[in-house]
Amino acid sequence: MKISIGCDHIVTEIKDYIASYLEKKGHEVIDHGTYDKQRTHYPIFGKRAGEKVASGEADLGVVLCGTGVGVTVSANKVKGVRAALVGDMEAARYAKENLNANVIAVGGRIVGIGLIENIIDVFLETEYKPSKEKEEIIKKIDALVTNEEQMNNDHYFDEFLEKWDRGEYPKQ
Ligand SMILES: O=C(CO)[C@@H](O)[C@@H](O)[C@H](O)COP(=O)(O)O
Repeated sequence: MKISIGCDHIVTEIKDYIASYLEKKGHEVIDHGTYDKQRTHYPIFGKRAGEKVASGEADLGVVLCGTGVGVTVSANKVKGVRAALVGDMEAARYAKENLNANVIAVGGRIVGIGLIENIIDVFLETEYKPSKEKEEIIKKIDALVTNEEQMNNDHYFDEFLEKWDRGEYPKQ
């Protein structure tokens, strides 16, 4: 697979380690930096890594910052990106299986390196399991980025809440 990867200066060495880890497993890594410890801004790298996934140049993305929060928020502002910030393997599996997440994010200062490896392995190996409901909700979530009409609309997701109330969502 082609993996787009990015980080801020807080976790450069972890990103470098993960890039090598992925390459050793036979993946092609597109490394968007940052490349050293010089202070920089996490949204730059969340955006860059996310854009390569959204454009189809990469299959999936991995983004890291100290907490994982900043890169996740910025990657998620790229149209077509569904970035999941996780700290365990189960959340990584869930993100791919149910939301077809295309970027996985971790806090390099929060999660140990062994667990980061496991999280990435699970994320890459898990298949999205499509269903009509998942497709509908993913489509609607994706449209949030371009659909300004939904701003300040507290009822944007009402149709899904109503389906839930009617018991129309099968248990995962
Ligand atoms: O988690 C994050 C961002 O969500 C961190 O990577 C980030 O806040 C860095 O700590 C910023 O670096 P600095 O300004 O040098 O402290």
